Amino acid sequence: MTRIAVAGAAGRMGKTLVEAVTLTDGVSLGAATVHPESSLIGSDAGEVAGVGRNGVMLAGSLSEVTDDFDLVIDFTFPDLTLQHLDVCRATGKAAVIGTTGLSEAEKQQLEAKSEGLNVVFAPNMSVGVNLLLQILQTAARVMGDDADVEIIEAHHRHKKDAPSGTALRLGEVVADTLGRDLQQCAVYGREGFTGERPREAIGFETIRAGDIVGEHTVMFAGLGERIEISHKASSRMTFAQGAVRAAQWLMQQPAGLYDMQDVLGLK
Ligand SMILES: NC(=O)C1=CN([C@@H]2O[C@H](COP(=O)(O)OP(=O)(O)OC[C@H]3O[C@@H](n4cnc5c(N)ncnc54)[C@H](OP(=O)(O)O)[C@@H]3O)[C@@H](O)[C@H]2O)C=CC1
Ligand SMILES: O=C(O)C1=N[C@H](C(=O)O)C[C@H](O)C1
Repeated sequence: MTRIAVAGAAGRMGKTLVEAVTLTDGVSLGAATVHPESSLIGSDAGEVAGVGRNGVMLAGSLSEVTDDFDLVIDFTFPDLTLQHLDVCRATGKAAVIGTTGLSEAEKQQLEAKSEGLNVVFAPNMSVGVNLLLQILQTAARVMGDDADVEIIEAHHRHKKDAPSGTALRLGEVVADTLGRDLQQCAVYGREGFTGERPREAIGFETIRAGDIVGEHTVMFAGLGERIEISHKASSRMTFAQGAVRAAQWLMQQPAGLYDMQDVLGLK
């Protein structure tokens, strides 16, 4: 039985993760954390998640509860995720990380801190988006440099980072397949007299509205035709179930930094 800690357990994903862990055989909720100043510290994690009492009291930090878990699932904030990796290093725990919005420097820190640990890090844990990443390579190869590539993403009004981590990963896959450097060719939104579109540009458009769970479309637009490949998440449970699946998979692997393509056997 793998004992899981859910970080940020009162957040949108945190509550869904507590529910997913509760519903999955072979794993149990060992610990759950909230903000150190949260009034919820000491409350029952199951009650807060709406799945009924489970006897796991919400803690104010991960380091307080290291006796109670084998692996942490972390969908929080970049700086907090990096701190949690230090806790994992010090205590030999595994981590499944879904946090997005990391800068390039933070991603490098994450890589360095993951060395010798069992870590899965992915901006989107749904099966559908990970399949989309595969389909995209074929689409980019076939459409080639003839098509203009635009990536459109839509999320709820509370999302703090933009473009989404998923949109950036989709852009990286297209750029890699077409031999481009995303840092050089990415265009983030347009306004004013922008001039003609550079042919190699990969454009990103961001929508933030209402309660949209997460939608991504990659458009390849040529002359006379275009294709649009979309994924729409209608429930956060798809991400949470992916994270729990990643946790179960990770406990059977040698140390390494993995992504969801590894978990799903798509590489
Ligand atoms: N990889 C994937 O498949 C997915 C990734 N995500 C990513 O997950 C992240 C979280 O998203 P979401 O759940 O919507 O965000 P939320 O803001 O709802 O959740 C984050 C939670 O972390 C809590 N928190 C803040 N500081 C601490 C602390 N020191 N210790 C413990 N908890 C703390 C916050 O509490 P408080 O509000 O009190 O500060 C909040 O409840 C984002 O980066 C998002 O992009 C989301 C969905 C899918
Ligand atoms: O913040 C969210 O909600 C989501 N974030 C992830 C991202 O930034 O790609 C994944 C998902 O689309 C939901």
